[in-house]
Amino acid sequence: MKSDRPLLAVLRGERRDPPPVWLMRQAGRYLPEYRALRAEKGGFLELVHDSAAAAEVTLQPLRRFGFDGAILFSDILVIPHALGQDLRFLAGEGPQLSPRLVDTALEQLAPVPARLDPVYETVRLVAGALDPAVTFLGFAGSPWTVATYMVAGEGSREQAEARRMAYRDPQAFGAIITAIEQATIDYLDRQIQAGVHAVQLFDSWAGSLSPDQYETWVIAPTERIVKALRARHPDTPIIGFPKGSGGKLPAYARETGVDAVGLDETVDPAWANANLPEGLPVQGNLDPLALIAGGAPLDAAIDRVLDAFAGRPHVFNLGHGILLDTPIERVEQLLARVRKGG
Ligand SMILES: Cc1c2[nH]c(c1CCC(=O)O)Cc1[nH]c(c(CCC(=O)O)c1C)Cc1[nH]c(c(CCC(=O)O)c1C)Cc1[nH]c(c(C)c1CCC(=O)O)C2
Repeated sequence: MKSDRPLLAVLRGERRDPPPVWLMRQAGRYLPEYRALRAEKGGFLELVHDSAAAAEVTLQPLRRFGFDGAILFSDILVIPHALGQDLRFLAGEGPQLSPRLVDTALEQLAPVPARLDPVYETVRLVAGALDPAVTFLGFAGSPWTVATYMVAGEGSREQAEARRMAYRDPQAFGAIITAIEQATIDYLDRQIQAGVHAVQLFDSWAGSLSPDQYETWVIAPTERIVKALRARHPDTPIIGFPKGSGGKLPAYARETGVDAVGLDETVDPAWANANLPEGLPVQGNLDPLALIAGGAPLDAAIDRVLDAFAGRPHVFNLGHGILLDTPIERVEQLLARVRKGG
């Protein structure tokens, strides 16, 4: 049967006019209804672990805006948590993982895979409640990006600790990558079994690696994840989002085997269109700051993205997550512009 989900159809290689649209981090702090529920539950991780609340947060932006995609409400750092690190989100400070692998060996962690069970329950709840035209996206972080947090124990400048370990002790670092990779394959497999239609791999720090390190720690693990998932779920598209990859994007697209590539806002869409494999679906790549600015510059920036990708399957999105001070009206302006274009 032909899919009646436009976003899923585009990820499978069809072109749709206007393009389907969703926004990275579309569930979150810019929404008053999100902030209210988070306050009620006591914090971000509490929200993630309460499946009914996480399902509600997943659906909030759909009710308000009618996006074509719903993205599971969770975080990429639930994998380190399941691998045995303690995870805390301190208000205003960002995530903290302990012990950090810069000074503790991976073997000293005791994995707790049951920590992921609430996420699968969230997927089931959302899948049962979703409009039939909406595509449900699962996600995970890519091994490289997740490793940067596991090694440093927090977000770090230029991912220096992980990059240093990758040079000094590639064996130990490779073992961390392998552990994340295997947990990620199982995690995404189970999200798909629970009801997501497609998955996205967030590689937020892909841009910090030199070319040979990029091959080893971004392309190769992504390729192995894609192969393993495709063997189990040949019809479930995989979006790769290797933020900051710039000129390495064509190699990423060719070598990893992902079904679609997410582009960040620093990529010239005309260049991407000319240099990525013909017919490969792309996702992106409006500057989140243009969305905050609004007005005529926002319309012009949207049109530039739409025009550049008019000849290939395209999912309209931001180049990175929506910022927390984004006014609701700007999202409405974006949707009106994207949907009347095409
Ligand atoms: C690097 C990374 C993380 N998490 C994520 C990434 C990759 C994408 C990117 O680069 O943005 C991915 C992520 N995080 C979250 C989602 C949910 C789905 C979505 O709406 O896109 C997704 C897909 C929820 C979240 N994850 C987080 C929040 C904010 C928590 C809160 O409510 O205060 C949300 C809604 C917290 C988080 N989580 C992370 C950080 C560094 C932080 C703190 C900084 C910040 O708040 O932006 C790790």
